[in-house]
Formats: sequence, structure tokens, C-alpha cells
Amino acid sequence: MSAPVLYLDGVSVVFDGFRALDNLSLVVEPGELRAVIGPNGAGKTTMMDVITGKTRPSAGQVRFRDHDLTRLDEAAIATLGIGRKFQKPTVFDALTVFENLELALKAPRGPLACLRWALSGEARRRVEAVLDETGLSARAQDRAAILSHGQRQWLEIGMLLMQDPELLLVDEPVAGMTDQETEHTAALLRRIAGTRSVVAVEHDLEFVRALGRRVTVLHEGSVLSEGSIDHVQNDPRVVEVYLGR
Ligand SMILES: Nc1ncnc2c1ncn2[C@@H]1O[C@H](COP(=O)(O)OP(=O)(O)OP(=O)(O)O)[C@@H](O)[C@H]1O
Repeated sequence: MSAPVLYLDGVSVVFDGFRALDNLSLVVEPGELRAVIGPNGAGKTTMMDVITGKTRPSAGQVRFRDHDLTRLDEAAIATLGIGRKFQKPTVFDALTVFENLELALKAPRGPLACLRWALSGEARRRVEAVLDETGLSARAQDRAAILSHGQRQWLEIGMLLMQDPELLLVDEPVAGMTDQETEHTAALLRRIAGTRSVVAVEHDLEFVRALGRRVTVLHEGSVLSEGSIDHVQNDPRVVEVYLGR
């Protein structure tokens, strides 16, 4: 079996004596799509913050491929190939969908290499591939301001894809979406995973079911249950602390 992309072992985060993460372990394989669910305050956001270097763990290992993330700052971690999508989109309203994607592109270093690359049409081809992948090709020349809520979220996911991340972290991607948009987002994340790994934190269980992959349930900073959506939904401990409320 290949080495995991993401490896958390025994991770704890303590805020003023309060354990937001408590001996948390999580392993994500290359190409895996993982859903993370759990009640409010379970530690989902803190876990994402630890992976991206925003929060330092007080104990435990956090590894991305062969990199020890506990020794790196946020900027260094981002350049390793970890992209994070927050709930609130940060697209540029005045620019078109195409221009937003172009702007997010990671061009080669150095002005000459960059110019040669731009002239080669490589940039345009990357934008077109991401338009296709996100289902936004028909909106390419529309300004971001007129997109629907769902389309803005997909554009933001597309902007992260332009950076060609190996691991994508998405925070509540379907909050506020219609059922149809939610289904489109599930299909998009399933497509994205395979060539990259994706960790999605979400409360919407219909969406998690539509993802159809392994689910991790967090509670009080550690893993309460893990497995298929049917497995975790039928786990009495999950019903007691999360689903039964
Ligand atoms: N900077 C901080 N200082 C003190 N406590 C914090 C801090 N950040 C988070 N916490 C606490 O840690 C716990 C875990 O919070 P976290 O935001 O990770 O949970 P969550 O699972 O993402 O919850 P939600 O579903 O509500 O977003 C919460 O009790 C929260 O109040």
C-alpha cells in the first residue's frame, strides 16, 4: 500500500486548559475523499487549523507525505500542496469566472519562464480544464458577481484546483445550497478526489451520504467512530452524542 498523504497521530490542542483536540488520529490515503462530521465544538475546525499550520498542537504527529507539519508555518504548508476552502467565498466579483481562475494560477518562477509558459497556451488550457471539472464552462465570461451561491462556491474550489493541490480541505461546502447544488458539489468532490485527496467537514448528512465514502465522526476532540455512512449512523455512540439530538 502507498504511504498516506496525511497522517495525524495522538494530536492534542489545549486552549487555556481546555482540550479542543484530545489524542486525535486520522490517516488519509492518496486519492481518498473523507468526510468529517461531529457536533458543534467537536474539534473539526481545530483539526483543519492544525493541518494548515494555523494552530500548533501541544502533542502529537502531523505529517503530510514526508513533511512534519508541526515544524512549518502556514505559508510553507500552503506551498507544499495543501489547499483550504473556507465557508465564505473570496472570489473577485468584478472579474469574470475565467479571470478569477487565471489569477489563481500558480505560474512557474522567474519572469522569462513565466512569459514562455503564458505564451505557450498552457495557462489557458489549465483554466479550461478547471472550468470543465467544476462545471462552470458556460459561465466563463460572466462576472463572478452574477453567479448563484453554489456557482461561487464551485468557482472558489476551482481557484484552489488551479494551484494543483495534493490535498484539499473543504469547510462546510454545501451550507446554504439548494438540493441540486448540493448534489453537484458531491459529484464535484468525487471527481476531484482520485487525482488528489479531499477532506470535507460538513453537517449535512444527505451530502455526506451522496459522497459515498469513509466518514470520521469527531467528538470532544477525538475520533468517536469511523466507517461508511451506514456504519456511523447506526453506531449507538454516534446516535447518542450527535444524531439523536
Ligand atoms: N482559539 C480558541 N481559544 C479557546 N477555545 C477555542 C479556540 N478555538 C476553538 N476553541 C474551542 O475548542 C472547541 C472545538 O472548537 P472547533 O471550532 O474546532 O469545533 P467544531 O467541531 O469545528 O465546531 P462547529 O461545528 O461549531 O464549527 C470548542 O469548544 C471551541 O470553543
